[in-house]
Amino acid sequence: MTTDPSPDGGHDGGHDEPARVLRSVAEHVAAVLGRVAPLPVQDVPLAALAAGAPGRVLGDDVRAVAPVPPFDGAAMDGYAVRLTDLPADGSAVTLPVVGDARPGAPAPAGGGGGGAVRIMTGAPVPEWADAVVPVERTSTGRFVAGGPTTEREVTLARQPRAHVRRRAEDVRPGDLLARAGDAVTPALVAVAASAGLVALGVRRRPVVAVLSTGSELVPADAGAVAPAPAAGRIPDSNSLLLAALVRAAGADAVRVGAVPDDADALRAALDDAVGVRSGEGPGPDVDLVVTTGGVSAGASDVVRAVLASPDDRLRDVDVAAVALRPGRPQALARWRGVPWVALPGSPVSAFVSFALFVRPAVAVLAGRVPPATVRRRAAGAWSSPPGRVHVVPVRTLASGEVERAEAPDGAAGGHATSALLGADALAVVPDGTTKVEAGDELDVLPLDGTGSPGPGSP
Ligand SMILES: Nc1nc2c(c(=O)[nH]1)N[C@H]1C(S)=C(S)[C@@H](COP(=O)(O)OP(=O)(O)OC[C@H]3O[C@@H](n4cnc5c(N)ncnc54)[C@H](O)[C@@H]3O)O[C@H]1N2
Ligand code: MOO
Repeated sequence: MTTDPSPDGGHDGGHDEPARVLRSVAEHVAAVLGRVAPLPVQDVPLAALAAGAPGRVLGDDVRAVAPVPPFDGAAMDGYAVRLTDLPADGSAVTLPVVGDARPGAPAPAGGGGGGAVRIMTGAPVPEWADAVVPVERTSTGRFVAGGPTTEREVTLARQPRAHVRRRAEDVRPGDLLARAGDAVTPALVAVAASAGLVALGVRRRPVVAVLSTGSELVPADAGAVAPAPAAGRIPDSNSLLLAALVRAAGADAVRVGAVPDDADALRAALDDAVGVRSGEGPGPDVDLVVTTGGVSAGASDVVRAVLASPDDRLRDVDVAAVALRPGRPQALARWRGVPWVALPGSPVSAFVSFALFVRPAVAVLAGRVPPATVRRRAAGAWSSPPGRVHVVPVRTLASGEVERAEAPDGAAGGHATSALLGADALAVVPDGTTKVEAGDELDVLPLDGTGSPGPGSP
């Protein structure tokens, strides 16, 4: 790795405005995370967890209330017997068939030893019995499904295994099944049901409102080709991008869409985003608002305009230039108390900023630990502009190394959105680096994943 020894590292050398100290990526992550906390815990029925979005996070430890299995049951179709009725040397004995045990019905009462009870897998074993001899090991040979059960006696012998699933051999009441902070998995839903639970205490799933700003935007769903956007106008891809990223991060997205570069329109859209509609009171809980665009220095930068003008609804404004490429202009605030993360509008900047700043915030809201970087070697060399952390879309090779993701036509410019198409991770190259060499170890942030099990309680 080639580094830049100039004292300009940490300053923004890449712009023609006067160089000034930029906020580090870590400081901006901390500023974002300082504004969010794990959401409250609510009891959600197991059926709703099974049917709903995956990956809910437990707010409480989960302990079994009932034993699994709940009773001693047959593990094979066959005959329930008392071992002392079968010769210890393994020779065969003929016993009268004294009853039937079926799944879903209590074991036949009485009977006692000296006989055999016809029993099907899953049926409770009679109290006096302590083993099941599989039917294929007996004179009966097999049961006919749905057929008569007429045999009056059966010849069988002691078997090496009892084929009885003992009450509570799997789970005992009070056993810890999962911890606060763990993700709800399909297996947990099933085991919890078996262990007598009907609901789990999970953190509320975060709801994130996303909206784009820019008078150049036309709704992407309107179609970019027909009708062709008027000159100078482009499809609003960012609100789709953010909504999909929010979902992938483990939250629900409310897509407000695009608003023009008009401060009052943005204020109204923010009210809409946080669920306040013309005096009707709070709407659905929104935990975070994410906007794109309008945060740089342009005359029509509407987010900056709203952040700069006094407003009762606006609090805790924090406008920052972050030592990050792409993704330098960033801002934070609260709108009607709801944390608002304002990302730059350039789609690659928005994508990178989401991965670095918003995905960790979603993880914290959900009760998870934010996704971590992993160490990967670079498969090839590339040059890196110094002065800011350079985030590079990469793809992971079968060897585990990463190579720079290139657009299908070979373009790999910092703002080529098509370079994102083949990327499965972002390489985070330190700000002093001018060249990444093949074999260099890099911090790489995988793009899938929602974070790891969290600490549970705040
Ligand atoms: N004089 C300066 N100009 C700029 C600076 C600066 O510091 N001084 N910073 C540059 C950097 S870095 C970035 S990044 C951009 C970010 O600017 P904004 O957040 O104000 O973004 P916009 O100007 O609104 O848009 C930038 C670019 O992205 C396109 N865009 C915006 N929204 C969408 C959307 N929803 N879907 C698709 N594409 C979108 C927009 O059309 C512009 O091309 O500012 C630099 N300028
Ligand atoms: O820093 Mo801007 O986000 O590169 O394009």
